[in-house]
Amino acid sequence: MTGRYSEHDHEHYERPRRRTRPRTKDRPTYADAVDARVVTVDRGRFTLLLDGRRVMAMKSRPLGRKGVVVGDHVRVVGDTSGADGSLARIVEVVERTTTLRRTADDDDPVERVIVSNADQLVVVTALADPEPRPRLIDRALVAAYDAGMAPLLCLTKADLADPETLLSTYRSLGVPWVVTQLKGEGAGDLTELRERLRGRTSVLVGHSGVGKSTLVNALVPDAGREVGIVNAVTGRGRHTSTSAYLLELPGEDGRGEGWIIDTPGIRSFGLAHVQPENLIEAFPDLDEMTESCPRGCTHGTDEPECGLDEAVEAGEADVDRVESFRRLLAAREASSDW
Ligand SMILES: Nc1nc2c(ncn2[C@@H]2O[C@H](COP(=O)(O)OP(=O)(O)OP(=O)(O)O)[C@@H](O)[C@H]2O)c(=O)[nH]1
Ligand SMILES: [Zn+2]
Repeated sequence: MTGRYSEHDHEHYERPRRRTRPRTKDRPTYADAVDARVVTVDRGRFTLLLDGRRVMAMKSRPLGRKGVVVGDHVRVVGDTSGADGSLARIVEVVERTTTLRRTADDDDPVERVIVSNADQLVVVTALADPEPRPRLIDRALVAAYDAGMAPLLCLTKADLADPETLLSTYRSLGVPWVVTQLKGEGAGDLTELRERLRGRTSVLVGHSGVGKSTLVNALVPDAGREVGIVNAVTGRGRHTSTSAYLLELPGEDGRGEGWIIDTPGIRSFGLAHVQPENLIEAFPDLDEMTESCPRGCTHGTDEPECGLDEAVEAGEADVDRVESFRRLLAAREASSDW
């Protein structure tokens, strides 16, 4: 505790508060709580997956204002039977491994966690109809790198256009990619994508019309039915969800082989919270070249004496890679559509 409270710290002078609630250390430890994972959130009600059953739950008081998001591993007490009308209580959120965040808008400094505990961000983009929008792809990549998530480009509608033009833009960044085709002749082979998804929790993002629903339904044939059941319980009564939604990927032997989180509601990535320092950490080879940068250098194009320029001049850095990194850096400040 040394050094934590200076004599100027107002907490030091704080009057003893009357304690109407138990202190943290006196709170029950919920030894009887059980583990569950948050599948979706709807108006303060959480659908959890607990031992293979769907259980409705609400937050308990001790959690206070702490958010609970899709993907969270939680501990629950109360009625965990999952029976009609039953409601369990979430008493603890297990520490998150990753958080995908957005600012509500580029001018809004409030960060919001969209989903947690995902290790891969799948950017779903159609190769045509609608035309790819590289700027949106860049912004999604920035969000992924900032969150410490591995990015994956999933290029859909391969029957309509060749992926080469788009891929040339991302090659120097080393972003992995797969193409899919779910319409037309020879449609339906998702082997490569499944391989990329196996054993991980992947968030799927993409703007309207790129074929994300088609893809989710092909990966999880039960998806529509499952979302429908939950909506029936929550009274939403629709067969689509507007909240992020966690689905287990069925494996060949019937056992789950990974998780996907569909995000039908996400139409924009505010990136105002992303710090250049966090972005460049996703590129260790470039990061290494910024050690001699002036203090506060953002490593952008107009920075004087940026180590990246020196490295390019000295032939130690790949020009395309530096330029691509700088394009991402600039995309951070672009308008927040999508
Ligand atoms: N040509 C072609 N069309 C496809 C393919 N995959 C999906 N589509 C079509 O693209 C359109 C949009 O697909 P959706 O799956 O509804 O797209 P989405 O991304 O979920 O869009 P929203 O529901 O608006 O969020 C539909 O008409 C699909 O049939 C494909 O591989 N090739
Ligand atoms: Zn720099």
